[in-house]
Amino acid sequence: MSTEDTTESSAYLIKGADILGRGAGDLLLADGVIRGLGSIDAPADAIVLDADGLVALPGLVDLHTHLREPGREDAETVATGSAAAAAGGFTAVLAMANTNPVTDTAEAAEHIHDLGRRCGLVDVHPVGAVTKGLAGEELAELGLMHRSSAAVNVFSDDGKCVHDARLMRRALEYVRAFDAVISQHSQDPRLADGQACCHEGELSGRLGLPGWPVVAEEVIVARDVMLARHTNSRVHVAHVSTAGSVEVIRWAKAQGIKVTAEVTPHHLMLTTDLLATYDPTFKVNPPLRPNQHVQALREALADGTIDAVATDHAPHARHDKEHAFGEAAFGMLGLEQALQVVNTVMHRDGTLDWAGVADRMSGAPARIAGLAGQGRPLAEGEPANLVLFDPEGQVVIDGAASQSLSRNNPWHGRTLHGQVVATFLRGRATVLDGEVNS
Ligand SMILES: NC(=O)N[C@@H](CC(=O)O)C(=O)O
Ligand SMILES: [Zn+2]
Ligand SMILES: [Zn+2]
Repeated sequence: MSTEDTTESSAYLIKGADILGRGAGDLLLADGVIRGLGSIDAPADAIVLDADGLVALPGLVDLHTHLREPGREDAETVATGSAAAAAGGFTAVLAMANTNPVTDTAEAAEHIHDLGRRCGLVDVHPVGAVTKGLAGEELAELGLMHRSSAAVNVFSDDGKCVHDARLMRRALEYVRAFDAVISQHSQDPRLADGQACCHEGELSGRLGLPGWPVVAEEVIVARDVMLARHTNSRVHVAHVSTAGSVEVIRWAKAQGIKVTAEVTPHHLMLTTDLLATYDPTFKVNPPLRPNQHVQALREALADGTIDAVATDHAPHARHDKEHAFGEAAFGMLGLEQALQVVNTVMHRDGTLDWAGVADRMSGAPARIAGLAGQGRPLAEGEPANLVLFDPEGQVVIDGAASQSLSRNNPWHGRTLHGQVVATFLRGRATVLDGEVNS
């Protein structure tokens, strides 16, 4: 088997989609590629889909997904996470390394890659751990993971910060040889100690919850961009959450330092105020921040300082999440609502046009992760990876309808704009009429 889809799939003629907001046109998908674009007569064997009012975007790419397999198949599996991704319009996800066992060997990476291929709903690209067992002490087999059939290009100890500057330097030097990238969970463990469960500020004080300050993120971002400059290597800042981190990244990019960054849908929309509910659904790392940070993140995503939206989809079983706020696990779901959130907070007010959305959710993440067949423009001869999205209409999110095995969905009960109608992975409809085709 190869990543290239070998299953027979029908030809599809998508009629009258708004192609990246540039106006209505038809798209003919056949043999896994976009065969025609413009005004097309239906070939006899093609399934015709009326896409009037739908926008066509390249298939979304998530730089930051937790699939939980192996080890926590009660929270998510490659199959259920892939289904959630397809339902959200994704055609590729990067699966974080904090599984059990940790993805820190070539064999472990190949195993996850193979599970993804067997599901066939999205391309699953394992992220390799930076350090063995995420212990922060010894580098993992970065080169072997890269040279394996999983072709790992992104390395991260996500969930933990690579705190040792000497190890971070060595990791950056090492991956430079094959143009891979280190994705950092920027959280100084001394400034954000074991008790910290939310943003440190006036509200955390009032609620009596121990918080962690924005500077715990910012000092690591600042250190890492200097290490990236020193090593002339690529660092990626996972889930940026503060205005100060944005300032540092903006400065670093202006110096020509090879830094990229992502922001999550939840950090673009939700604020610290939700702490007042004491609902552990809203417990996440990095924590939800006050509104001025949310505004800075939106501006940075719009002007390209932040390159990509990444979900940090972090499923947790009920018995890990349903505790008092202080004891509950960190993390929330994100794959299924990411595009709706971006439409709601970034597109509808004109901040990001559809080409901008396509860049931040598909083109840029594919480039950062070095995925050749993803994030491509919608053009003739390109792989037929795309999503059809109905941008109009309001939807009240029902967390119980999720493809995910977990229910820690921060969007449950909220009103968002738009809906994914169909997703195509190399010409195969993984989602049609909003239903996943497993
Ligand atoms: N985001 C989270 O709050 N949790 C993530 C780890 C992480 O992304 O840091 C998880 O694995 O659950
Ligand atoms: Zn993280
Ligand atoms: Zn994460």
